[in-house]
Amino acid sequence: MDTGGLPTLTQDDLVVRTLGERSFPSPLDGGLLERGESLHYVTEDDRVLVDSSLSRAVRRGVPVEQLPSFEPGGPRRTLFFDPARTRVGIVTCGGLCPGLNNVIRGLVVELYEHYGVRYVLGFRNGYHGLTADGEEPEVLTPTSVQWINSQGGTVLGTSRGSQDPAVMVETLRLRRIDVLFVIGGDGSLRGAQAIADEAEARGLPLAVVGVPKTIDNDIPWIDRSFGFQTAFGRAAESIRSAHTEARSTRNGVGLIKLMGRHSGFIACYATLASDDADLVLIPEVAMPLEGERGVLAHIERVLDTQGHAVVVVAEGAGQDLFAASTAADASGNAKLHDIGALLRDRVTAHLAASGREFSLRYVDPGYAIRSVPANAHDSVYCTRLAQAAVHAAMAGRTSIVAGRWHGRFVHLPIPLVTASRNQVDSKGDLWLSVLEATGQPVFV
Ligand SMILES: Nc1ncnc2c1ncn2[C@@H]1O[C@H](COP(=O)(O)OP(=O)(O)O)[C@@H](O)[C@H]1O
Ligand SMILES: O=P(O)(O)OC[C@H]1O[C@](O)(COP(=O)(O)O)[C@@H](O)[C@@H]1O
Repeated sequence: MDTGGLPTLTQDDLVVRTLGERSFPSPLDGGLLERGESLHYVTEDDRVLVDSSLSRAVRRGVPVEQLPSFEPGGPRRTLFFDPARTRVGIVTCGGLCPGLNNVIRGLVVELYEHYGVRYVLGFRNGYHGLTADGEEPEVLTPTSVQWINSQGGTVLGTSRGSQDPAVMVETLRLRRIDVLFVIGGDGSLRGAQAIADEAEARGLPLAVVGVPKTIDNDIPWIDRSFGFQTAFGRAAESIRSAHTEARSTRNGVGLIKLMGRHSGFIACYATLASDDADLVLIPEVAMPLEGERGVLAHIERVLDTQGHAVVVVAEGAGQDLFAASTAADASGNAKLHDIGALLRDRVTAHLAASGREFSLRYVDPGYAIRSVPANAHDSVYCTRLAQAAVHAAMAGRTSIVAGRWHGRFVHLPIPLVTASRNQVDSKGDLWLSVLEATGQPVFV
């Protein structure tokens, strides 16, 4: 994964908050292993280096504590929470992403089957479900979540909008919730941090553990977000169909708009997976339309040489081509201008003015893509993320997300993953691969 441009970390950025020192024996040995094998409980020695190239330094004898490293995910020998008494809440917030139901199912199954927790509530429609006006939460059991992984979306519902952390913590207190799992993106995780801070200020031993969700793959310090592989796989199918249409007509142009508010990962990966696109436009790279070195002239040249052209555009690309606006959605995220429609109109006008016969087909499969069930790879990943999140919470970790870094499950402080954004590095390997695969020029 291209994670170029991330800031340098110190160990202080990676310190994980824990609730304290209570010490219940983990039920995992008894629950999981019947024939005397012993489970590998995580210890401090398992720390995961932020920069794996530093493993050479460790081999040379530099103590791992002196190098920035993440706390490892996984089961602990002793727990903060007594599973038999622990009450758990789960909430999903923000936009849909393939795999949400897999994560919900994974949390419930791990809590019930491996830890013996017997009380799990699903809060409805995002953080709205934690307010006084929220719908009644749903009791979740392994039976009630048994088949949900075959469906896209989230069985709990989701929402955007702004909710008061004090009100949400009061709801959690009244329902005597000990652990809250938040499956959500950067906004939801900022909310999770606010809930954890409010609980701490009130002296409530509440564990708040996130599972990072972003179809755009824009959360930093994780190898890849769940659902992303499913999403770019589906997006590649859309590009392939648009390509088939385009090459079936004279001067056919296929224009596909994909999701990617600030980060063009879906567009880049789908392009590489289909290998059918001639031009990819992403938020991270400027795209002048006019002039010899602009997008319109390039499309014309592709039509001249090849007789058809396929253009992929991420929804956040080219926002500078519009008048500035302060419009925002209910969560405060900037509302994007419709770059797909602008390109459709400008390319149509440009080709019409050139006097050539052409046919442009515009497709916007974004919502259709993000609502599909997770593929096999993402399903595995969701289950394992959920297991890591449960291990972390039962051991009393709070204000963290469970993520995977260089193939290992780790605990990442929420402030770390909300402080920056993962974006395609315009000087990095991924973008270079896209330029090579499409043959598109560097526009500026
Ligand atoms: N800056 C913030 N501080 C606290 N809570 C936030 C913040 N931004 C968003 N939230 C909460 O998180 C929820 C989801 O945020 P949103 O940005 O819509 O999606 P995502 O979590 O996918 O980024 C919102 O309903 C809101 O309650
Ligand atoms: O669901 P909405 O409000 O139409 O928002 C669409 C946005 O949701 C996303 O799919 C995911 O965004 P979030 O991670 O903020 O939830 C973006 O790619 C897209 O810009």
